[in-house]
Order: sequence, then C-alpha cells, then structure tokens
Amino acid sequence: MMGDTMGTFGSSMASLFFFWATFQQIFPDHLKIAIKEFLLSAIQQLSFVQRFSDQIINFFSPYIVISFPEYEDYRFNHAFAAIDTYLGAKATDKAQKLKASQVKESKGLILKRDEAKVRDIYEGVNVWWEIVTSTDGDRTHKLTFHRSGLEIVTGSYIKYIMEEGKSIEAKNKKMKLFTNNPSMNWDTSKKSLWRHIDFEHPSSFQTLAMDPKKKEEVLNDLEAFRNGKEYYKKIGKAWKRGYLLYGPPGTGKSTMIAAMANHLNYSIYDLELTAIQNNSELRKLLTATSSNSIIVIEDIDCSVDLTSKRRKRDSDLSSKEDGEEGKQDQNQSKVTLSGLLNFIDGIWSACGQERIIIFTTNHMEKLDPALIRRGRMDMHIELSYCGFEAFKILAKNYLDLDSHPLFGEIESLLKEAKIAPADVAEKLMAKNHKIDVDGSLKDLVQSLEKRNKYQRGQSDEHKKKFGGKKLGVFGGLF
Ligand SMILES: Nc1ncnc2c1ncn2[C@@H]1O[C@H](COP(=O)(O)OP(=O)(O)OP(=O)(O)O)[C@@H](O)[C@H]1O
Ligand SMILES: [Mg+2]
Repeated sequence: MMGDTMGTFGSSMASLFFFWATFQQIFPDHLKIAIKEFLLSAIQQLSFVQRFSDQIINFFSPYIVISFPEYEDYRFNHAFAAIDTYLGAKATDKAQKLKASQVKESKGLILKRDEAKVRDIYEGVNVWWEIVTSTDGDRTHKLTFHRSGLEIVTGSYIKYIMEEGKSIEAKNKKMKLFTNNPSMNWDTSKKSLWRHIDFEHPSSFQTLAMDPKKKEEVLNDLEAFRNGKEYYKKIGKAWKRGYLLYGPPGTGKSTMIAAMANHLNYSIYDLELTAIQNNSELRKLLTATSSNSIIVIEDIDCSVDLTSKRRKRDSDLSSKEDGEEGKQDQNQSKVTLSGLLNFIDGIWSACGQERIIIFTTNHMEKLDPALIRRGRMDMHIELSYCGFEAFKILAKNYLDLDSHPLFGEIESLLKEAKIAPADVAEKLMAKNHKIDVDGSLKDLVQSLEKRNKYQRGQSDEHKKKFGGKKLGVFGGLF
C-alpha cells in the first residue's frame, strides 16, 4: 500500500520534471523560480515521507535485527569472531547431518544453508544469520528473528552461540597473532588498532631445545600462573605474569613464545613500539587487548630508546626525572619508560585478566633495571648457546635420533663452542628433502671444530679490541 503511494508520487514527480523541461523557455524568469521552489519542496517532502515510512515499517515489522560488527570503537569484536567460528563450523553439509542427531538430544538445533543466509533453529525459534560487507570492507553479522522469539534469543541463544564459538575455537586451537597497526593509520583504516592472522606455529615445549631443568621450571611457572586465579585474587594482584627472555640471536626466544602460546592456548599480541607515538596510544592499544593473551615486545632494547634518559640523567644531574614525558626529540616515538612501567604494573590492563607480558632482548645489560626488576618481569629466562642436552632434543626433532657414535665427540665440542641452536638446527636439516644422519652429524662436528679453533685464536685479540666483551655468534661463518 505504502509502496503504491510512493510509485504514484514518483511518476508525478517525473511528469513535473518533464513539464519544467518543456516549458521553461515559455515561462518568464519569476515563474521559473517559483516552479523550481515548488519542485524542491516536493522533493524534501518525499524524503521526509520516506524516512517516516521506514520508521513506521520498522516499528510495525514483526522481525528484529541485531548487528554484530567486526570492529567496534577500534576494537576487534570477539562476539563477531565467536559467531564466525560457530557459523563456519556448523553451516556445512556435514554439519547438517550431525545436527539432525542433535535434535533428539539437547538443544534442538538445526542449521540449513540458504546461500548467503544461514538459518538456525533454537528451541523452536527460527533465526537467520547474514554477513553484510559495507563498501569500505567492514563486515557485520546480522541476526534476524521474529519478535516472538526475543526472549529466547536474547536470553539464551546469543549466550549459547558465544560459548559454542569459543569452545570450537579452543578445540581447533584457533589462536590469533595480533600486530598493531601504525598509529598514523588509525584514523584512515578506522577498523582496529590491531590487525590479526590465525596463529599456527608448530613450536612446542617438547621440541624446544634447552636445558631440561630450565624448561621444567618455565613449564611449572606457566602452570602455576594458569591455575592461579584464586591465588592472584587472594593476594590482590592483577592476574598477570612478566617474562624476560634474553640471550644471543637464534637461541630460541621467539620459538619459546610460540611454545608458550601453544601450551596455554593464548593469542599473541606482538606490540611494535616504534609504530606508536606516545604513552596514551600505548594505553589505547592495551585496553584493546583481550584476556588469555600474551603481549610481546621483541627486542625491547631496540624498540624505543628507553634508556637514553637514564644515561642522560647519569651524565647530567640537573635533568628531569624518568617519569616525565619526553620533550626532547619531536620525531622520535614518545613512549617513555614510565609509560611502559605503568602498563606492566597492570594499571591499564586491569580491564582484562590472565595476561602474560614478554620482553625479549639480546642485550640484557642495556635495559633499565626498573623495567626488568622482579615483580615487573617476574621471571628472567636465559636462552643460551646450544649445550649437549639441547642438542639431543634437536637431534630427536630433526633426525629422530636418540644416540649415535658421534654423540660423545659432539658433547665435548659443544662444551667449548658458542653455537646457537638455530645454527645447529641448520646443520641437521634435511638437504633436498633427504635425511642423512651420518652426513649431518659429520658436518656438525667439522663446523664445531672450526668454530672452536677460530674462537680460541680470536679470543685474545678480541678481548684486546673490545675490552673483554662476549664474542658474537658465528652463525654465517661456518
Ligand atoms: N632452543 C631452540 N629450540 C628449537 N629450535 C630452535 C631453538 N633456537 C632456535 N631454534 C631454531 O632457530 C630458528 C630461529 O630461532 P628464534 O627465532 O627463536 O631465535 P631468537 O632467539 O628469537 O633470535 P633473535 O634474537 O634473532 O630474535 C627457529 O625457527 C628454530 O627453528
Ligand atoms: Mg626472536
């Protein structure tokens, strides 16, 4: 009825236009202006009628639509993700068969795929899911259902979807790796402060080559953290834990982070400090992270010049306190030590629980003691050069080997050699997809012998030149 009225009105408008075009030359100017004004007011009335009619239709429509946008206030909407997983997992042909058997059991849930829309039945209420993509690429899940099902949908269906989605995600181990978008793009990208991909890293504690005792310690600490909800509540501390991973390049710091995430089934937020302008941006990023996550700042010593003020203060006693925001270099990132300390202390992450914060560095000595003191970085974990125990794990991973006549020789060579597990792993890797146990081990022995000879020859000269600093890694040399 309303549509017919609109159609008639539209054609009348077209006639009016035609009238105006044909006779505009005949009419004098003042009449032309009058007709123009009349047409404009008619158009305004039409849009008003349209808006009003939309409201009336919405008001009387028996259907309700609820939207779940992918991003809300620059934050990734976890409800969207749960719905996505739920619909993705259930709305397949296979799932339809599965569903048929579930009807008898508990919830009475049936899913049918209707091209772009997915129909779902929950406790007798029909609902339709549709994914809508806007012109600028923003995605939204739209849920449509009859008004009569409002109580069931809002009372239990949405909760059910969230729980199902999350449990499927947990079962599928669908973890995510988030990386912060550069803050200069926040306004233009208008989506999220973080972008993400599925996190699928094969690393585990089992395959991590390090001293078994140290590994055990880390694992126990993680377990205590995971089960520590009540404990943290009791002692009045935010449920978080900080780990500082330090050691030379290629010793497994990043690999250990992946192993931790896999062990705990947590997502990773890889925080690139150099992409942030100041402390308030850091705060924004942190409040946009979710619980059950690991926040990582790799190479903390290189990310931001956090130590410059300390050094400056050491040399210039009149300079200001650490806590003041930097006013020195306008072009430099102004994330300050105090901003970072606030974050670690859990002030800004108080909105979420169960978080782990990890810093990695190759140069522990460069870091400000305030940043890494116990209580902030609760556990300092050294990832060091490859010892014999670590080698045995690599040999098992790469060659499926528990023992070999060359193991004795390798053990004594490793006592002296400063070789990163990454370099040992490279020697043990299959060449052209072929595993050659004897060839790989001989290759490793030769490389270790050369390395040790080189180290012995160079160490005195190096000490003289670099004032006794540790030798670097010889990764590329042998
Ligand atoms: N402890 C280890 N156990 C198992 N594999 C390792 C270990 N250390 C290194 N590797 C292997 O070497 C590669 C590089 O290691 P990784 O990236 O973890 O080193 P890193 O300590 O993070 O180095 P960087 O300081 O340069 O970031 C890994 O992909 C892995 O295959
Ligand atoms: Mg690394």
